[in-house]
Amino acid sequence: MSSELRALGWGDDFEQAFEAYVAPLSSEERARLTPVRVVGVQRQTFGVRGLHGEEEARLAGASRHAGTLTPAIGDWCVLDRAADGAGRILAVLPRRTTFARALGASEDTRRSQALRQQVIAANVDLVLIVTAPDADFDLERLERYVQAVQQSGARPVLVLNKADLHADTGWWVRQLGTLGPGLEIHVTLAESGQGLEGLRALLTKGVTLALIGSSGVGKSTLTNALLGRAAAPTGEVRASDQQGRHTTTSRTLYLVPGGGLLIDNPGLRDIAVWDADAGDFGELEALAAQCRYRKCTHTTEPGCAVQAAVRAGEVSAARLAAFQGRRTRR
Ligand SMILES: Nc1nc2c(ncn2[C@@H]2O[C@H](COP(=O)(O)OP(=O)(O)OP(=O)(O)O)[C@@H](O)[C@H]2O)c(=O)[nH]1
Ligand SMILES: [Zn+2]
Repeated sequence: MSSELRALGWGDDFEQAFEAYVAPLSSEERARLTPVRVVGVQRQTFGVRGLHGEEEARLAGASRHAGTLTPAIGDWCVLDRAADGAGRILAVLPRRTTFARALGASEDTRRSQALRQQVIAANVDLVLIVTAPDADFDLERLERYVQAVQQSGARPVLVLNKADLHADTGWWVRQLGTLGPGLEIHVTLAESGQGLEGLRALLTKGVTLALIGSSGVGKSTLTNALLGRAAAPTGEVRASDQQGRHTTTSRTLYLVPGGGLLIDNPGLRDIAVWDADAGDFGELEALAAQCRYRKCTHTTEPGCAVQAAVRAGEVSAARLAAFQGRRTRR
């Protein structure tokens, strides 16, 4: 297996899926297909990287219309490299891990697809949950982050940044220790680079890392330190379209010098925001979007989709109670 692809996160599971995809095809067709990883996502185009470096790709016509193919940052795809050089994405290989959120009422008015999910990032192996020993520190919220990461299939790693704010961070570290046995905890000082060796050690070849945590805890500073750059410029994937015009796609998956990959994208950053919006009740938010009345309280209203789901046994009464409690607390 190509060492170059391995460095991009390729593995036996993806290789098998790719082989299964190309197996029924003719050798001419097969020769045009290559695996690539999505390093940037835009409305119409995708930045992808494989054995031929970085390029811009589009969805193949059929899959675009079917709406079944929605590559996310980090996905491995089957790319058709046509003779004119413009790459077309034919398929998304099965994901190892999936960071998704259920779309809530405001975002998805397509009521028939209430449980539609938006994949924020795919094939992330490790997620650094970053916090700081200041007003941001909130164990309950950190616990929700840990759960969200575990649900995605990735491994959560706790990072207490801004260690310089206190002479002794022991108390905070012990608090983090209560979030679960075996959770790795790192103490860092992103600004001066202290404690970063431990994080770099996690970034072995092909490991994909993402950072989450609320605003101001130091995610950008950590990202820049790991990537070895001063500011946080958005990378660009350069390409030319069929007419020879120059186009660009912004890149948000980076190769880390020394090994590993790092995803730095707004969707993941917003976990703090969507945590506050939907909490762990994404499926209930989605059902609520189907209620007849926009301000439905999901108690006695006619046409309440939430109550209907409770009656159908799809949602437990306890879960609904938790959902209601959560909403009134805010
Ligand atoms: N004292 C101290 N300040 C730090 C440390 N790391 C980062 N900061 C500062 O904290 C502030 C916020 O850092 P950012 O890296 O922008 O935080 P962020 O998590 O990326 O924030 P958003 O971009 O809003 O999501 C900046 O002023 C940093 O200089 C640290 O280890 N110690
Ligand atoms: Zn309702």
